[in-house]
Amino acid sequence: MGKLLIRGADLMTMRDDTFIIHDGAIVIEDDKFIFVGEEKDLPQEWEYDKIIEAKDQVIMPGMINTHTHAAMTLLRSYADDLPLMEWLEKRIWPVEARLKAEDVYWGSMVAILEMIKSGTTCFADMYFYMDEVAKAVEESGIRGVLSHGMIGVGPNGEKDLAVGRQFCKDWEGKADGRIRTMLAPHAPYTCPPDYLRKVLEIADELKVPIHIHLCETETEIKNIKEQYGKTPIQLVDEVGLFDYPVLAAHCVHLSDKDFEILKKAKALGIAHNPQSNMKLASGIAPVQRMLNEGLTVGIGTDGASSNNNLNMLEEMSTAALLQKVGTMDSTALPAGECLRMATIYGARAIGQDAELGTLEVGKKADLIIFDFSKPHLVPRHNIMAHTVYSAQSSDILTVIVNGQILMENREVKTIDEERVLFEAERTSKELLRR
Ligand SMILES: CSC[C@H]1O[C@@H](n2cnc3c(O)ncnc32)[C@H](O)[C@@H]1O
Ligand SMILES: [Zn+2]
Repeated sequence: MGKLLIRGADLMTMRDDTFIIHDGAIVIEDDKFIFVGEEKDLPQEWEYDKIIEAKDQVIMPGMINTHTHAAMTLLRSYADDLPLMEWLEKRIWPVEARLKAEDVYWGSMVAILEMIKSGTTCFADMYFYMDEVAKAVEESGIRGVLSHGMIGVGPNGEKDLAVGRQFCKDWEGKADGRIRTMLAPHAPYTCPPDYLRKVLEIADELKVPIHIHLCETETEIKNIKEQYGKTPIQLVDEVGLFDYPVLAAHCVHLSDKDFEILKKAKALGIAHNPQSNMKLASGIAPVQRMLNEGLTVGIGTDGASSNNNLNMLEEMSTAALLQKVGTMDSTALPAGECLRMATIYGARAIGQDAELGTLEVGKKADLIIFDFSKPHLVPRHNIMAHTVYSAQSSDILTVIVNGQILMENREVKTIDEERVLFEAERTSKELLRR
């Protein structure tokens, strides 16, 4: 691959020193940025294989969805308006028990299509039949941090340990480094301490992080306290979880003591899922306090069955609005901070901030380009606020991952869109009939 030049755009780099660059240019060679700056500073002698003219357009790093169950697109709008445990136990788990590998492939493909079209370039996924998710990531060109979900209670606990371990061995670093892996014990209420200890032994062996649901609902806190006499955070801390890199989804209900534990964790990322937390009426995560206290917080959508889409633009604006109303403080979680959560903080939460999350020379070339010549993006007082509060996914023209153009002028180049929609519809119907 030669050099790709994108010029004429405003850049939101997400770097602390030069957050916004006007009349900017970006040059990509192979999978990396080799120039990010003002167009006037481009080296004169460089020649390009392709030039994208991006006047009236805005470029930012690709968004990182830090918590998904991609194939749950198949269950979109299948079970709505329920609390978490009733939703899981009565509606979702019975159907998931009938899942086949092929379902997960098409469910993940349609999820990836939706994510690319709404500006996500990397997603952290926890589900079943993860070889299929990995294949979908490999073929589509997106980036994924993938993990086999393990349920310690019930008949598959031991098998899940073996499958999760083998998945990491098979896929870590594959697809030109776009696939990274984690181990995923589902939650403290499905993975008791002895089981978690076994997961940590594998994490020790393979040096991969842990992806887990933590402190999502009041019911979870109450049940764990009744069973063990401590909060879920205190429980998993005693098992040694926070001696390992952890990506913790939710963390909605935290005590002061929990905060102290989290602040001491070795490498913790929290995935905040505001729409899922609202829809399941789980509560409002104390995100502004987490950030104030130095915790790393990314944004996630959770699965499409509790959201009901995978749109990170919506998730950013919901995160901002929810913190404001939750704290009764309109200065809480401003737009710039939401953008960081969706990019560089998300990269930190998955342990990849050295490679992802900013437009910066030497980093992996993952970016998205917005068309700002739209009525709802005029006048251009503040491009950060526009991106969080006004932009829509249809404004995203171009998506690049690892230097490869996945979507150009809204045409996804790596996926047969019509086929994926057809197969996802077909497999979801078959799954529900099975
Ligand atoms: C073991 S694979 C993942 C497992 O998690 C379930 N799930 C989806 N959304 C949530 C959520 O918000 N909290 C807890 N568990 C969730 C999914 O259906 C799979 O069974
Ligand atoms: Zn989840």
